Amino acid sequence: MSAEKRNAGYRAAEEVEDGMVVGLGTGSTVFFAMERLGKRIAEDRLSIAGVPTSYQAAIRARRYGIPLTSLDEYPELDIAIDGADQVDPALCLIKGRGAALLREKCVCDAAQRAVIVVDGTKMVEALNAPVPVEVLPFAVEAVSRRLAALGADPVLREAVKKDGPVVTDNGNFILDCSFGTIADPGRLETAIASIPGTLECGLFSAYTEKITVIVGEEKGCSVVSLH
Ligand SMILES: O=C[C@H](O)[C@H](O)[C@H](O)COP(=O)(O)O
Repeated sequence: MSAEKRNAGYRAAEEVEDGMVVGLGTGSTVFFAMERLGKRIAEDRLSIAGVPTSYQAAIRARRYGIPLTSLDEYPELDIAIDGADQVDPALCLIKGRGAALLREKCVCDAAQRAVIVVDGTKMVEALNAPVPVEVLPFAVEAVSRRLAALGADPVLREAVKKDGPVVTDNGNFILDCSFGTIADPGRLETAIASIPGTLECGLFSAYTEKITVIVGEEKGCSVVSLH
């Protein structure tokens, strides 16, 4: 599995050109892209700046020697590199296993291009994984009821090395919402976004035109886009 991830990540790093400002996604696959970018900075004198989507991304980027900046400094980014949990044939995504979906969506929205790095297991015929929803703690019960009315069975995400709920980098909770097979991701995303107290959800259906998916294989990778 990690050979596939590495191949996808390394290939994505080749999409980055000198002088670019790069959105740095979160997760195990994008780490490989960061590792390769760090090498290009050290060996080829590539000059870039990265906007991290999480504390985890910032820590990794520093480790690999990638200079960091912010979305305030650069509200428009040249490219974003990120992972995904599921990708459908229309290039709609589910993201947020690592609870970084809110900043990831801000960065994806700000980027001219989004390069999504995955292994083949993430490519599905229809999205059906639980959709993470970032929720204001104050409104968690009310939002839960509204999500249930949309057909989900929301589960408050529990922390692993801490008692109680996961608290995101933005101080919020995550509700994991299973909707079964999602027939219309755009419609569901809009419905979730309309619930007060919802910050964002892990459905990414509005960026299909600017997304390139790099699917890592054991040897090499394949590239999928709508154009
Ligand atoms: O919140 C986490 C992100 O959306 C990740 O990009 C996504 O979960 C994929 O992570 P990984 O590459 O580790 O499977």
